[in-house]
Amino acid sequence: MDTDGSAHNGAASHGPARAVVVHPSADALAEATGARLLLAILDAQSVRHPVHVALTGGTVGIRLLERARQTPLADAVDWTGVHLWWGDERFVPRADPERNEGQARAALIDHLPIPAQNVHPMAATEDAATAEEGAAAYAAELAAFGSGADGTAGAGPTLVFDVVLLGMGPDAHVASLFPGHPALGATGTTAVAVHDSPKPPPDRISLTFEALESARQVWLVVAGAEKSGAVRRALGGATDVQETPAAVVAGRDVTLWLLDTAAAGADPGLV
Ligand SMILES: O=C(O)[C@H](O)[C@@H](O)[C@H](O)[C@H](O)COP(=O)(O)O
Repeated sequence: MDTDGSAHNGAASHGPARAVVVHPSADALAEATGARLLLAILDAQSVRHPVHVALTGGTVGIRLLERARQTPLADAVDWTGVHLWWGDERFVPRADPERNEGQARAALIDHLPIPAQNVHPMAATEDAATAEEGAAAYAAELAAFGSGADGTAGAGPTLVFDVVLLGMGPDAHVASLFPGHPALGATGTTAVAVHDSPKPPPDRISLTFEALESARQVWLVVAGAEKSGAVRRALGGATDVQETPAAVVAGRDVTLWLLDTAAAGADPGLV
């Protein structure tokens, strides 16, 4: 029986597993996911060095970082062996409160004994003249680590994230990849510029869809009744990535949906 409940005829299934976990509230979701992230890092550290995690912006995406900071597990992690990246970022000045980086630093990163060089923010407007330039720089940084520049002998051509955290919008967007938006179809690179984002601010940098899917584990962390329609579509069989990006994005090994009851809606299949 797959973790998504589908029964198999006994044939071994080596495809990625999908699991859905529903928590009673957004705060319970944030607390549990913060602890789950630290455990996932500890698990990965038992077999791999370094460990790479991509963070997300958004309400729950930041709140889970705050809760991670508050658990004793944070002290068990060897942060010298963890690299933190971003799935997307708003292309605004570094001090702008809209920056995912700034929110993540305040919530968790600035409280950790993590080397500065292990934290990899996407460009702010001080760092690049355009979002395109910032995206190219991020793709180059990812490639440098993927090529073993981080000392990982025999690393593959691109860096493999152990965990990619994603929020989801009511339109089923993930990172800054919005339905029907040109950036959603970007291929051959790991980072892309986004303009005219339907969610302000308009200019962003995002990992590409294929970069998100390079991850061993993709976690979609979603709370709120306003997301329940997109959740139902995504988990109900939608297959068109242009219409419902969240339905298609998957980790190589695990795709985990972490919901609160409001986002899970009344669908008994999700509880
Ligand atoms: O930079 C961003 O805006 C996020 O990465 C974005 O993908 C976010 O995670 C979702 O829009 C959910 O955001 P909320 O949890 O605030 O609804």
